[in-house]
Amino acid sequence: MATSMHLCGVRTSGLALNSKRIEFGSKGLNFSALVFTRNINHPRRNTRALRVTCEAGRVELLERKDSETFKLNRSEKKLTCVMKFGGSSVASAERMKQVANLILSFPDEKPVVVLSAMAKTTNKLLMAGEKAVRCGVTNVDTIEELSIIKELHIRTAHELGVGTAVIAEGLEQLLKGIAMMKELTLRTRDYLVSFGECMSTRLFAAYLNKIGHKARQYDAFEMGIITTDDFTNADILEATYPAVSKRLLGDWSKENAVPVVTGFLGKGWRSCAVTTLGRGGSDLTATTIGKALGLREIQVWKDVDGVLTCDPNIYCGAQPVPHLTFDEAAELAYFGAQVLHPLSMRPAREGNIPVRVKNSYNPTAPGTVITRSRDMSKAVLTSIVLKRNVTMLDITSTRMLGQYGFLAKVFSTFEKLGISVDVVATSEVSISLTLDPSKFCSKELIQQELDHVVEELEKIAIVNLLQQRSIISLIGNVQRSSFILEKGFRVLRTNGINVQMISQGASKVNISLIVNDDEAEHCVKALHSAFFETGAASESASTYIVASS
Ligand SMILES: Nc1ncnc2c1ncn2[C@@H]1O[C@H](COP(=O)(O)OP(=O)(O)O)[C@@H](O)[C@H]1O
Ligand SMILES: N[C@@H](CC(=O)OP(=O)(O)O)C(=O)O
Repeated sequence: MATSMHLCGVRTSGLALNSKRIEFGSKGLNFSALVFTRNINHPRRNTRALRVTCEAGRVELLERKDSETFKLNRSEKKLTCVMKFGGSSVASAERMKQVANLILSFPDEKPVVVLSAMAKTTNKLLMAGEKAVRCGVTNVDTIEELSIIKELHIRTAHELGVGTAVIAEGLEQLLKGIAMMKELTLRTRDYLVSFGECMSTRLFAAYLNKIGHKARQYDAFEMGIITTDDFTNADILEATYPAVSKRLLGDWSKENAVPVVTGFLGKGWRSCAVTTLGRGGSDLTATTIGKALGLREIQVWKDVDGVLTCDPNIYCGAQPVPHLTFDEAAELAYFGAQVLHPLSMRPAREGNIPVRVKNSYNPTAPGTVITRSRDMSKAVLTSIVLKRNVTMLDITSTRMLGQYGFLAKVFSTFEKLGISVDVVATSEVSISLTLDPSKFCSKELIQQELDHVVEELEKIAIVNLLQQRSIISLIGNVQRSSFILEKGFRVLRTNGINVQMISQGASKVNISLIVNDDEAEHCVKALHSAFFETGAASESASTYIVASS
């Protein structure tokens, strides 16, 4: 019955089994191997898996299990989730240590860690860039923001007990280059802000290694995140998914070192230059990696207890929302809830990977889980979102009723000018719509661009431009729109607020109301109080609705 087999030229004997498949753990004479075997005398019996190790020719049997059991154990070694920590979560050495402890407190998780720049660093880098344009090469080292950034990162390195070599020296050189050129192009802006994420990830990976937890730092632009060349607002390209998967899984299979990846950054496919994914883009990096690797879960760790019923900066009584669908979260993010990047839900939805929004300052809070679907039977309103400083256009056709092609002409004007429209309401001869100035190409050009839009549209219509408006988006179960509108309008009437436009999008999760900027915060508070506080939160408010409808 006894048979023998050869592993890498090392003869092993005494294993009464027939080798079916061998997987090697490392190279050379010293190796470990998984041997999947079947007993040749009892071929119908379960495949067995043996973990063997060989040192200097001596093979030792470590484990022998049914291959199913073994698979379970082996899967522990697979990357399981993405953990993304935003700037507020890695704001200091103390915070980085807490984040490291938090990661280590989930021994069953093998995460890919995605980090943003340390809090406020991105804004300070941009400010330093703006100052460099004006201050002259010799004065670059007097830029206050440069000193603050350097001081923060050097102090953090000292407090973490890691070397300061990870602090990018190139930053000062770059600022001198900007000072010399006297201009800050979008491409240079992206390169400039990339220093933030490059430094935070190097510090954190060095700290994990220092405390004995093997980690490996990755710059997203060297790791396969491939984007369009739209600097400051680049879009992820499909080629990213196989590239990221190949790189991360390939490295992981060689060495189980926690990948620590820069959020927010990519590499333009034509320019090969560093690009950024728009402010808050690290969320999108996290969901992209989650989809690329087909992971079980994507966690985004913030400084709030999940997605809240409204912006806590507007109203401190905002409460966490336990469950959202990808559609609700996408709509919420698109219409201005700063908590998630507007495009971050797309990869998660495509890969059907749950996203969990958690609080790194309060890890035991349940947070918000975002999935493809949820029980909507009791849901009414989920969250109220405010987007300020939007521009509204009332466009009335100069032609008579029954003319076709009016809408097409209006929208082709926006297409031609490359301006995106947010909310639309139409009648046969008029259109009201909103434009988001933050999406215009430059703040200085906003008025110029708006004048140009009006000029173009006036060729076919009478145009009324209304600025300083806000969009209040009511995110929730639009199947109950009559109830939401009835209750919402009652609140607004009581508060003397006039709604200037209303739109219920095809998404079925959003009703948008346009009001004046100076009334908007008050509206949000009043609506929040009516929907989430009088009687109960949204879910239980539906009990009242069901009973009263
Ligand atoms: N509906 C909302 N729910 C939760 N947070 C919100 C909401 N609207 C705005 N915020 C703001 O978003 C912040 C979290 O987003 P962000 O600053 O991007 O986090 P991080 O930098 O940690 O990724 C919160 O501190 C909060 O002030
Ligand atoms: N640091 C970038 C990217 C980012 O995602 O940051 P945060 O996760 O802190 O929002 C920014 O400030 O936009």
